[in-house]
Amino acid sequence: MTGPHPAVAAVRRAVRNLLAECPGVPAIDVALSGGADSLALTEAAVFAGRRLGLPVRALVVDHGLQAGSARVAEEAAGTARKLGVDSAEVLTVEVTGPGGPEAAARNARYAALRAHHRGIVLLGHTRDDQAETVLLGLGRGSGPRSIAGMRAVDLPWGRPLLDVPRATTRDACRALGLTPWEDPHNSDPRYTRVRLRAEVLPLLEDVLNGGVAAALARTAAQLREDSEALDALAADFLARHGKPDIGELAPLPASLRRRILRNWLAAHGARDLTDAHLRSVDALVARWRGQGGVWLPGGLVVTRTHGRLAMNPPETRGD
Ligand SMILES: Nc1ncnc2c1ncn2[C@@H]1O[C@H](COP(=O)(O)OP(=O)(O)OP(=O)(O)O)[C@@H](O)[C@H]1O
Repeated sequence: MTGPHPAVAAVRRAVRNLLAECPGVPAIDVALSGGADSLALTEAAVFAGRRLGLPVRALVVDHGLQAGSARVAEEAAGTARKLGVDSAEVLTVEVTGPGGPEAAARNARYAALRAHHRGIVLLGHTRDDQAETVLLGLGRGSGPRSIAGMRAVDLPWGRPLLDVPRATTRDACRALGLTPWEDPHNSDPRYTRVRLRAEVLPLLEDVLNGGVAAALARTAAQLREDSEALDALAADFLARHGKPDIGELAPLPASLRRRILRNWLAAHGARDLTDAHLRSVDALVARWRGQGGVWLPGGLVVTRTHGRLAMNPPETRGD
């Protein structure tokens, strides 16, 4: 057979297409876990780097959470070197901080990658990861922003494989003679995502005669367009109004009003907001008369004074 295996070619094409959207990128970093997705991605990044004359580096994060994690990380870095990366580094992180161990590990990982990146950081999320994110969001009643899934380009992050099925990265690894590392978490049924992957999605594929992952990824893409349009309108409103003016906010469609409020709260340091918090702040806007306040996580309070929303204590301290 001439040319690469079709799965290898598909992964390379996806990487090439994404890089074509980011002209002028100075270097390619690949976030490599050692799993099939990021291994196939590393091979494709090396291929693209040679063509474009860009240095390619593999970054492997060792969370130190499982026995032997240092060895797994070193092995992944070694495989990347064999694949021809210019360099491969293991970043050792300490996993502490809020949330469960999964969330803390993810935060530590992204922070380490962000601190070390030199150019675009390619991540190996596939179409199946996107489908799972969308389905989880739907099942949890999330808003359009979560159901919109992950963005392919969100610099410094690049996710070239969002349209590539996971099976393709497995096939690519097999064709390249690579043995991916199997994360034991990926078969642990205590994780919601694992059960969704192993039990729910196959059932849906069966009931709907296939194509579910692709359909969910399309839903995500449509919602992303809508969500980005709302974000642009919200940013424009906030740029014009600074502190939200209740008279201007109240008549807006609820979806836009809540987006403005969410962005304004986030810009003032509000974190871990639930829909209930947002609804309470929105209710402050709906109340035309009187005063009141809404308590948010971290000791922040939103008040309405003189027809405007204000945030305490940061605003009263700062200005
Ligand atoms: N230990 C690691 N070191 C470097 N990169 C990693 C590591 N783990 C995951 N990644 C990168 O993140 C991609 C997605 O991995 P995974 O789906 O396990 O992450 P996740 O925890 O679900 O993250 P996310 O919140 O971004 O979905 C991998 O393909 C790889 O590019």
